[in-house]
Amino acid sequence: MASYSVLHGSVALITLQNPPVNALSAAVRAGITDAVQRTLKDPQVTSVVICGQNGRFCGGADIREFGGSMSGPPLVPMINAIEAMDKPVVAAIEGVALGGGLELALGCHYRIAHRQALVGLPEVTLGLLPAAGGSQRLPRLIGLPAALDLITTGKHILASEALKLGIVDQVTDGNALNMAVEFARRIVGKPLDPRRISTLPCPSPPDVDFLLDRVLAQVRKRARGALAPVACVGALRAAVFLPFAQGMEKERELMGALFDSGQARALQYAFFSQRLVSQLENHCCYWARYGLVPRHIAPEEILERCLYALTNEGFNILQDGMAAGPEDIDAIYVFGYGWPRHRGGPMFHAGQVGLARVLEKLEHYQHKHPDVPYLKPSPLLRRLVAAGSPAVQKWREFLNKDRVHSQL
Ligand SMILES: CCCCCC/C=C/CC(=O)SCCNC(=O)CCNC(=O)[C@H](O)C(C)(C)COP(=O)(O)OP(=O)(O)OC[C@H]1O[C@@H](n2cnc3c(N)ncnc32)[C@H](O)[C@@H]1OP(=O)(O)O
Repeated sequence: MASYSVLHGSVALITLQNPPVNALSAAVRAGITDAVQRTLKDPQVTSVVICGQNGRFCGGADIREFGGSMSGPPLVPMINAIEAMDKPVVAAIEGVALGGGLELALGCHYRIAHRQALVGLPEVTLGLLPAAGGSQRLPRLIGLPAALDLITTGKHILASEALKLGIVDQVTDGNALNMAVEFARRIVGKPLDPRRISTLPCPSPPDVDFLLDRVLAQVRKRARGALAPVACVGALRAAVFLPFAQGMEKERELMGALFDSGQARALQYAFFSQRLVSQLENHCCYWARYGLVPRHIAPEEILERCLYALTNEGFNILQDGMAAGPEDIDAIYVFGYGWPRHRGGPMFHAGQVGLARVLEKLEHYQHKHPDVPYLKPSPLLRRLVAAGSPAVQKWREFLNKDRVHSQL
C-alpha cells in the first residue's frame, strides 16, 4: 500500500509501504494511484513528494507477481499520470531506486537522492527490459550512450554518479526526504513542461546507427543467446527514432516477447535461489531452536554429485556415439550453457580433477544411493581409468569403433 499525508499544509507526501524494499505490488500501485487522485483534488496541496518507507525508495516491480496473473493498476498509466500532474512532484530517493522504482522516479518532475542511494534499471538481469517507460525516458534524460550502458548491463550506480549523468537533480549526505520536502515547497509555480521527460528529444550522437550496431554486437557477444539485452537495444533504438508514444508501443511489444520467455523465468528463479541460499544459515538456527537435527550434507557432496553425474553422462554419450569427442560436449557447455570458459567444459574439468578420482567418487555415491542410475560409472570412464587416465585429447582413441555415428 501507500500512505498519504500533508506536510506544512501544502506538500502531499506519498509513502510506498511494502517492506522490505517497497516493491510495486498491486496494493502499492493502487495506493499510489489513489494518493495521486487525492492530491489532484486537494486545493491546499501545491506540490507532492514520493518516498519509500524505512529509508528505501523502491526496489522495482514486485518480481513475485510475475509468475501469476497480474492485477491492480498497471504501472505505465500510473507513471504517465504522475508526469502529467500540474503540481510539481519530487522523488525522495533513499536506499534504492531500481527498475520500476527508478521508472517511477523518472515520471516525477525532480529527483533528490541520498548520496549513497543506488539507482539503476536491472531488468535485463531478470530477462526483461525497463518496460514502464524506462527505456524511453532514460535516454531522453541522459542521452543514448549512457542509457545504453546502464540498460544493457543492468548495473546499479551510486546517486553521486547518477548526479553526474543527470539522472538525479541533487544529492545530500543528510536526510533526502527532508531535503525533498523543502525543495518541493520552493519550486511551486516553476514551469513543469521542461521537467516532463517524455516531451524531451533523445540526445544521440551523429553516428547513432553505428553506435547501436556496435552495442548490439557487443551484447550478442557478451551474453550469447540471451534475448533481453538484444531487446533492450531495440527499445533504445525506438527511443532515438520514434516519438515517445510510439516508442512506448515498441517497448511494450518487446517486453511482451520477453515476459513469458523461459529465459526470464530462469533468471527470476536464479534471483530468488541466490537469496534462499544466503538464508541457509538462518534455517539452521530455526532447526536448532525446535530441537530438529538437520542431516549434514557437505557442500562438496552436492557439487560432486551434480558435476560427476554430468560428466558421467558425457562419457555415456561418447560411448553411445551421440557426440564425436569430448570437445563437442565441452563446446556446448561453454558456449551454450555458460560453463566458465576458464574451466574448459565438464569433460576437460573431469580430466583436471583426475579420472580416477571421478570414478572413485561415483562408485562411492552409487554405493550410498544404489537407486540413482546416473551415478553408475560409465564403462568408458572405467576403460579410460584402466588405461592410465589419458589426456582429454586422446579419449577419441578409446571410443568403440562400432558405436553409432555421431550426430554432431
Ligand atoms: C507486461 C508487464 C509490464 C511490467 C512493467 C514493469 C516492469 C518492471 C520491471 C522491474 O521493475 S523488475 C524488478 C527490478 N528490480 C530489481 O531487479 C531489484 C531486485 N532486488 C535487488 O537487487 C535487491 O533485492 C536490492 C533491492 C538491491 C536489496 O538488496 P538486499 O541485499 O538489501 O536485500 P535482498 O536480500 O536482495 O532482498 C530482500 C528481500 O526483498 C525481496 N525483493 C527484492 N527485490 C524485490 C522485488 N523487486 N520484488 C519482489 N521481492 C523483492 C528479496 O527477494 C528478499 O526477500 P526474500 O524473501 O528474502 O527472498
